[in-house]
Amino acid sequence: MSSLILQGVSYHYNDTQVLHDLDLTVGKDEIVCLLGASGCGKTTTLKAIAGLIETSQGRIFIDGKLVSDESSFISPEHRNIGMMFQDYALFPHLTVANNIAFGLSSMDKAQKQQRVDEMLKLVHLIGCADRFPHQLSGGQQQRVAIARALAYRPSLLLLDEPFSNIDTQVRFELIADIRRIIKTSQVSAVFVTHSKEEAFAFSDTLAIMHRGKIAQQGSPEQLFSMPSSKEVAQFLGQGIYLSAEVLTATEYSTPFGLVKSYIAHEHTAKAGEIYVRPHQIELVSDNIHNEQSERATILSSRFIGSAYVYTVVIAEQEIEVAAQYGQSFDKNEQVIIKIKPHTVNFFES
Ligand SMILES: Nc1ncnc2c1ncn2[C@@H]1O[C@H](COP(=O)(O)OP(=O)(O)OP(=O)(O)O)[C@@H](O)[C@H]1O
Repeated sequence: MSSLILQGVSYHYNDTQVLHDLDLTVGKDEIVCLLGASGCGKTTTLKAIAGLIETSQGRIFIDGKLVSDESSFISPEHRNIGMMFQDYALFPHLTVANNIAFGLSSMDKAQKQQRVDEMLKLVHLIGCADRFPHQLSGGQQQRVAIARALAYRPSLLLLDEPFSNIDTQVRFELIADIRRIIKTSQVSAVFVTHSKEEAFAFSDTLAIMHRGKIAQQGSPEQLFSMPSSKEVAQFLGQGIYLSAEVLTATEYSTPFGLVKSYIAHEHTAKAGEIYVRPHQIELVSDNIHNEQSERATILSSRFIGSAYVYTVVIAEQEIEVAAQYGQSFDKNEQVIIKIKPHTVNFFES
């Protein structure tokens, strides 16, 4: 059974529609990341799930129970949800132990103590029970926040940019640790970020949001190899678009030569664009081949230890491409572009 289902959810802030007929499913014990550009509606989606706003349309189910539709609304405290929001800080005047115990009012003292001890062990903060939040590092505070959110055994955890205030140096260690904590706790989670790196490190599946809708949901590999729209491709990759003519189910003609796809596609249109990522591009010196293809221009270079990475202008778009070992190009040099065979993403125009 799915832990969370959103069906056709819409929401307006005054006159502005922010969520548009949004569908989302989160499986049992799954961590789904809502990823998308600033303002696309990620936080609003979390608020709708939490019951912090009442949606104007659609249905929300948590653990099979209807919590919101046009005629019914279950309040946040009865949705069995744990929250870890960016601005949902710890209580500064309470110790770590009392912060964690905050939501456990239905338990007696001994039960509370036992649960707090379990949570402190889980988040590796044994020995910090009597400290106050200001006596902890940012990462430790977030561990307490997750311990507090999980202490009363919610069926769903909502996390809104929980790592954005953490130093980059320790951020990915913390992400790995909080992922371990969530997996150990067997809870489903919806995580909001606008960082692709965080999303890949933290979640099982990604749901790419665009203008108040889920554009596509799937594993990072699925979304990378088969983006369903230009928005998804563009959001995930640092690629460029090349105009392309369909020659066969696996071959495309571009201004930079023939491009072959590993996978055959059925095309309804003859013309469109292919989305090409840096690792699919090879730079070739103009002196070696004298091909009848358009040239690209080397804009700048930087050395990364093993090779040079060149910023190249291809079809009026800038892209960073790593050269092969031993290759070097000059600034403003015209180079030939070879597109290596790959699983082509073709979008009709
Ligand atoms: N209380 C509000 N009143 C009016 N408009 C709002 C309110 N809160 C958010 N919005 C607008 O709704 C849209 C979606 O906001 P939301 O915070 O859900 O986006 P987001 O994807 O989480 O953005 P970010 O990544 O910047 O946090 C934005 O255009 C925002 O300006």
